[in-house]
Amino acid sequence: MSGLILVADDDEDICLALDLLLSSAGYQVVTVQDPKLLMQASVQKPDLVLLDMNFRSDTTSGQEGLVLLEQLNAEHIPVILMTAWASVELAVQGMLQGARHFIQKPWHNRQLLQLVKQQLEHQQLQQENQQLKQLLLPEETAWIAVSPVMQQLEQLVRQVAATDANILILGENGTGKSLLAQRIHQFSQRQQASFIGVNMAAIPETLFEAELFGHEKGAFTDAKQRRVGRFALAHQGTLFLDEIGCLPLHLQPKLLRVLESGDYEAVGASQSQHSNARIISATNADLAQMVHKGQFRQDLLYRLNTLVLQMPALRQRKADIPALAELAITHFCQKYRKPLMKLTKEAQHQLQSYSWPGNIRELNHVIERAVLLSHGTSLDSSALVMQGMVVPEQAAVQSLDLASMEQALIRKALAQSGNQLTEAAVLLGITRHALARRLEKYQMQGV
Ligand SMILES: Nc1ncnc2c1ncn2[C@@H]1O[C@H](COP(=O)(O)OP(=O)(O)OP(=O)(O)O)[C@@H](O)[C@H]1O
Repeated sequence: MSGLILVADDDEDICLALDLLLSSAGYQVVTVQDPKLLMQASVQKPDLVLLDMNFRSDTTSGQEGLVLLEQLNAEHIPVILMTAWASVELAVQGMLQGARHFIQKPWHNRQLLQLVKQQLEHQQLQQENQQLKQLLLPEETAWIAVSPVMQQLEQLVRQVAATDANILILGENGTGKSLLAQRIHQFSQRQQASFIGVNMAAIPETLFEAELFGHEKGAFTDAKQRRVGRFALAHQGTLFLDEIGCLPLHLQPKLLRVLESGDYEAVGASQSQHSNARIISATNADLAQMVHKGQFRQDLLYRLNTLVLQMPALRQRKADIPALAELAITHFCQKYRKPLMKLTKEAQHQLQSYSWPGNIRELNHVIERAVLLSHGTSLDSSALVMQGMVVPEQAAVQSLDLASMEQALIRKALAQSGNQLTEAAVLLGITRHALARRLEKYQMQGV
């Protein structure tokens, strides 16, 4: 086992002895005899510090070792305290303040080497654990914001994230409201605490209180165990109330109370709890209109909409479409183990000409289907099937012009039959003769 060990003791002989012992065991050793130099030496980020409890420049301040310990703790540098028999109490205090261990002077070489080895191994395990945890965390979701309207929103998000104000996100379905809420949390000072999401449309009315506030064991028939509510889980963090417009009117006062005071009671509990969760809510409903119709409480709306962010529809941010499509292509090619595909120019144009009523969610579905249907490495427009998209024969239907519709249907039948009049007539449900008459009328010669 190797590592850099910093020995801090004002006794020169002790420094020398430890230097010899630890170096011969393969460690790199730095010694300091002056407390003022300890923190300077610690910038080398030692793996361990052996700190003398009585390491002090004057004889009156017995607490100097503890002060240095605190500074090393703040730098996340592990410390083993060294103490004489007389100051074991002080060493115990040091352990309580975060020292990893202590050794008594005079020490046994074998024991000291064993302890150093253990501490360094422990340190390494902790680091590996941390790395593994990071691997297990969901990858950060990519956030595409190239268009001018999204660039503006980005700026606003960074400003409002830092405040603790409640935020209401408005926007059509599938525009990315949930993702935006997570992004605000990531940029906020609460990023280390939890982001807890709850979809108001998905909670049955009878379970609303239990879900948000928790319940005690036995509070109602199905309450077999005590349950922690979302407000408690989001304490110090962010609570995202999605589809807030779906919260029934009679339940709104309960939410209003916790938003006003932070206080609430779990179902079946006699004591109040407090949550300081920051509230981000989202909806595609017109809440002002709902207030007008008496479906949503005005006072609750005021609590929720301290700041309002408008998520643009995809058709208002067409410049983002190619990047969003590419992101989805990469995702689905990986998911379905297909070679990475590239959009043809024509396909890209087609995606940008469509109005996307289902926004990014619809775009992702269209790309998923296209990836499944395509072979090779290019994804062309024929694989893109958008609902409600105006294909030539539908154009006729949309124009409500009977003659153009008839021509479009004849063209389709001729194409499908390979210009075989009898077969095309069967497809159209008319006689061959009737078809021939229409071809003449419209001066059509086949396709
Ligand atoms: N800026 C973005 N960059 C990349 N992907 C995005 C972006 N915004 C949204 N998405 C993706 O679009 C999909 C829909 O996003 P999200 O669920 O956040 O929308 P929503 O507005 O909350 O939808 P709903 O109103 O239905 O709850 C998700 O797959 C999300 O990952």
